[in-house]
Amino acid sequence: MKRTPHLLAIQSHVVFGHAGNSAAVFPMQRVGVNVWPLNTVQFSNHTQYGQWAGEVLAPHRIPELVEGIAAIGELGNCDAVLSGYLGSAAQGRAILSGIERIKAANPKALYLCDPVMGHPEKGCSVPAEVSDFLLDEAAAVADFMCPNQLELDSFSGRKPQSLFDCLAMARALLARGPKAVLVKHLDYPGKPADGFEMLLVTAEGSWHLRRPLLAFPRQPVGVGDLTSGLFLARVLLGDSLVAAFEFTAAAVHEVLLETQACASYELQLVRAQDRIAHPRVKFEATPISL
Ligand SMILES: Nc1ncnc2c1ncn2[C@@H]1O[C@H](COP(=O)(O)OP(=O)(O)O)[C@@H](O)[C@H]1O
Ligand SMILES: Cc1ncc(COP(=O)(O)O)c(C=O)c1O
Ligand SMILES: [Mg+2]
Repeated sequence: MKRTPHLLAIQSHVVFGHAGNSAAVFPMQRVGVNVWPLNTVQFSNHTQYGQWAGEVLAPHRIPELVEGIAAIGELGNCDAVLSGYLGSAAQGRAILSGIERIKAANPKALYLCDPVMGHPEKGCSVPAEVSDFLLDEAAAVADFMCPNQLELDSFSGRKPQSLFDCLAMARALLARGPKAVLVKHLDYPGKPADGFEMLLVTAEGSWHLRRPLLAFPRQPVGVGDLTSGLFLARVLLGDSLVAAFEFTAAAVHEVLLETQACASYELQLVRAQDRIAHPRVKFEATPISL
């Protein structure tokens, strides 16, 4: 029987609704991965509500928890680590020290870094030390990086002028070390208004994918976290990077369709669970080059 992969997911937890681990853990489990959630914050709700209660995990707790798993002899079973929103560069460095420990126990373990920087226009952004940490330190260790356009712009220090410019920016990030860069959400002058576009860039090639853009009265939160989590889960389950990319686009689209149908602000993960596991839609990734 094929072994079920294990994945350590280090990001936020919200008690109500879906963001961070609260957006990614259940979908990753639903597609067939054992998830070890390590919650960097526990908030009542995601921060786009403008108010929340809760607390942040002190950075030194992260290596402590990893060490606890090592102490029961399970760390070598960790096949991958996912990291999301970081409260500080110190928290990021604590995650990297945990990853070093995991890679020592299992050299094949993969690391996906979602370089969450928030949406400046939604009043949510991270300190400059965090974006510097992501570019200068995390990119060198990460196997996969999954920025959205704003995050890619921040890494590049500029906005793109075209789709090919986005590709050049993603390739510049790839050159810093990751095996693949997945741009979860493209935006560039001339992008067709009715589409939602993504990009996958590896040393072997690059692929572009378009799916329909859905209208929401208020943009849902946690979509990026869902995207990164499903991509890594499918890679662990044996998909090629392109297959994992196409699967992720389809499964996330299914969640958004259900969310839209329910007129819900929060992602409808439970209602969409069968379609997360078996999306009815398929979007093809097409090769693209400079
Ligand atoms: N097909 C779609 N139609 C409309 N909006 C979408 C679609 N797919 C994703 N979105 C929205 O686009 C935004 C950007 O998502 P993305 O950049 O991938 O991640 P993040 O959630 O990290 O910002 C999100 O607010 C999401 O709700
Ligand atoms: C607690 C928390 N974690 C993570 C996120 C990131 O969510 P997204 O996937 O939309 O970038 C947010 C966004 O507001 C949040 O409030
Ligand atoms: Mg995000």
